[in-house]
Amino acid sequence: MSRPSAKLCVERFPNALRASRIRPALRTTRQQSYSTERSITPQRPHRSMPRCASGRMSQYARPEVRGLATVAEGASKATSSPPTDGPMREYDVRVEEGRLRDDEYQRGIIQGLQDLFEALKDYNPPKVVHPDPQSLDLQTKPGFFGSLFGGAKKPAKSVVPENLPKGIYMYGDVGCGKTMLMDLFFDTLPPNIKDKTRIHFHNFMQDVHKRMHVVKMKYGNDFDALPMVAADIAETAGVLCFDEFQCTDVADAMILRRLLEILMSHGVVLVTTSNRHPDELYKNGIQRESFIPCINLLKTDLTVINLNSPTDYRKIPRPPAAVYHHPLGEDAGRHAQKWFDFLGDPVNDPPHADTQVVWGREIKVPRASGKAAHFTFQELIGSATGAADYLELVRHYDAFIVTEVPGMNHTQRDLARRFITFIDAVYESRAKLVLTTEVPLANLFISDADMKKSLPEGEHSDLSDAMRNLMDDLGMSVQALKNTSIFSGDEERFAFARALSRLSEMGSKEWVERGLGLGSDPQQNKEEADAWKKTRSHWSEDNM
Ligand SMILES: Nc1ncnc2c1ncn2[C@@H]1O[C@H](COP(=O)(O)OP(=O)(O)OP(=O)(O)O)[C@@H](O)[C@H]1O
Repeated sequence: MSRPSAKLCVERFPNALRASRIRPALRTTRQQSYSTERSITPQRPHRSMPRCASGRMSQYARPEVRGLATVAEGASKATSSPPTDGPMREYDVRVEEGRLRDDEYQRGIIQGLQDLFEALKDYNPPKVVHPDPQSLDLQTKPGFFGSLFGGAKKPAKSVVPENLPKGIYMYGDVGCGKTMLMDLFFDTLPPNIKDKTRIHFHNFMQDVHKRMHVVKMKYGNDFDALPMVAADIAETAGVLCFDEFQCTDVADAMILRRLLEILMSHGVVLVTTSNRHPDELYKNGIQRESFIPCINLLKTDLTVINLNSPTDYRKIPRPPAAVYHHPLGEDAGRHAQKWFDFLGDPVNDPPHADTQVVWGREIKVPRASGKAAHFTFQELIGSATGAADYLELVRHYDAFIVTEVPGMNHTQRDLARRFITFIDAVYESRAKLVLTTEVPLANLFISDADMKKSLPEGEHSDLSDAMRNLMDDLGMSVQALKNTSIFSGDEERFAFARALSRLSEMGSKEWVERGLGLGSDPQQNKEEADAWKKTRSHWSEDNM
């Protein structure tokens, strides 16, 4: 087998670069508490809530587009967790062990999280009082927008208890470590916090809407379902951590303020990450003015902290693992084949066509071998595939070789969106990705011409130099993406920027080698392989 090992088996990288092991480490830790994990609404299971093999209800088990960040999610009941010293001590330990870089900006946030940890040590969430269904019948049917933001018969205002520790809303640019910090906080919560949930915000909102639907099916459309749903959630989440808080549609906007307010009125402490300041949420959204109270609530009832770290950790220079190749041509073909041989199992499982099934629909896998799948871009992204298909694929395969990826501009937005959804699925599942691309990665989602347009006046003349640098520097490309007008909205721009950032991380030696047993220390190889496999199987289980 022609393994590209010469490129991979270079020396182990210095301490800080081992940081991408942080996520598996976190998940392994959290996995220990999964045995006691339970749904955020255990009382009333319903059919739309799939169950995992273990029998526990999985609110993370849905195939969603941006809801793919489900890997590190958990809801747990800390029955006998050992005492912890909180996130600051844990951060110090990880820095000392070389698993994290010491980052003064992150320390600022950690201090805020540590203060909250101290406040939580003496905090016991009150017993949740469930509303009486009779009091929630709105009787008179409100108009559409009336119902969105309050209803004809105004529901009573929820009161946030005075002793509720103030939660945290942290925001900052992509890849600067927000999720890592929140996970650190989540993993070190004091043991008196018996119930805690960490969930991607998108998944959470989908779950809320589903629950509202179920309640309305039972009590009728005029029924004010939110207080019931919120009480159910509060019942099992004294601390609720959201990753990637955002508001992109009116259905969320219409219920968010009340939902958060009711949760807090039940004593739920909220901690959230986001790419933007509350004032920037739901920009240009329908009825945005009605969303302002939600923004005000976030600003007044949570401590808003900006992680203005200039570092995108996904882009820290790492030895190139050469998983990406451009331009297309014979070399690209050889590159793809070499990786397919390496990541697949050609001896025991020669390449063959395979089929996976999602929701009764077949997904054709033109070439599969062992745990590797090999597609052309057209085969994978060209047809009307979506998040559900990609989730199914990443559950079955550990590695993807995607060839002939074209450069995409604003006329191929749909393709670009689908490809980003696929990248998200691969990233979240910690699978491996090999690409052959028509253009350098930096130009995947933005052509030279668009780049030129997005560069400030005066820099056009030496564009070729700039372009050459940009090709080697995804960071510039991300900046350009943010400035360009070819993407229809901020959310989309962030998604594109994040995809580039993630591609950069997935191209690292660290990422590629994980779990492959290529290091010189067999014991460490085994531990790493076990941790990686655990992460992958845990991910699959949560996405069944
Ligand atoms: N101090 C650090 N040292 C080393 N690696 C780090 C550090 N902080 C974060 N990382 C790593 O950088 C990567 C990106 O971090 P993380 O996902 O937390 O960023 P983020 O701000 O949530 O990004 P996004 O907004 O795109 O979701 C992760 O692999 C994380 O483990």
